[in-house]
Amino acid sequence: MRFVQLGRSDARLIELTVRADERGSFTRTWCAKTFADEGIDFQPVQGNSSVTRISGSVRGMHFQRAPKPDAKIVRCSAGLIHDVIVDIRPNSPTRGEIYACELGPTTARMLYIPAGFAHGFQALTDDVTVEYLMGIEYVEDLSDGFRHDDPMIGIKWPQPVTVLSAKDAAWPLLAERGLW
Ligand SMILES: Cc1cn([C@H]2C[C@H](O)[C@@H](COP(=O)(O)OP(=O)(O)O[C@H]3O[C@H](C)C(=O)[C@H](O)[C@H]3O)O2)c(=O)[nH]c1=O
Repeated sequence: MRFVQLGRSDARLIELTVRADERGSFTRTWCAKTFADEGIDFQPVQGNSSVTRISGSVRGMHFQRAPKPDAKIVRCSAGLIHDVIVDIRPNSPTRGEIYACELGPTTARMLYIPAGFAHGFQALTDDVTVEYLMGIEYVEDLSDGFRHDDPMIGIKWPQPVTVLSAKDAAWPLLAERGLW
């Protein structure tokens, strides 16, 4: 694994080592020691998998509120996604910064998202599978988010948005919530 800093932030793009042979390939996607050696305090407590069928669909933007903000490692194991994270931590030097990258099995990379970032992605192909390792348990009452097209943040999505959950369409604007 090779860690690449995203801008000035503590978020990391992780380039994976793919060991190919005549059968196919083998890739390590988690290693406690490698993360500890990188100075990242992350211990997975839950794993999630989501399937998104239609290209252009967007999931997000989501975060879990204090006192249980969720750090996560995200990997796209089928299809291709445009992954977006936004630093929404009140006192962060990179507050408001947006980092985006394409993730998919052909890119051989995954994303470490520190606690306090919002996360979302757009499917760039049909039949996308995204796998997550979560650094804290899911607490529905702390689950929160903002609109993928909130003008306060200004995320640029590569494709027209096709499918959005009712929940994601209904997030109030950040300006209305005094969250920004
Ligand atoms: C996140 C989560 C959800 N759920 C349940 C709650 C709902 O009944 C169902 C679907 O949840 P939701 O519509 O929030 O799923 P996504 O829109 O894919 O949300 C995820 O997408 C964005 C991109 C993320 O970064 C988060 O991992 C997560 O918020 O799974 C659980 O049981 N455990 C969980 O950890």
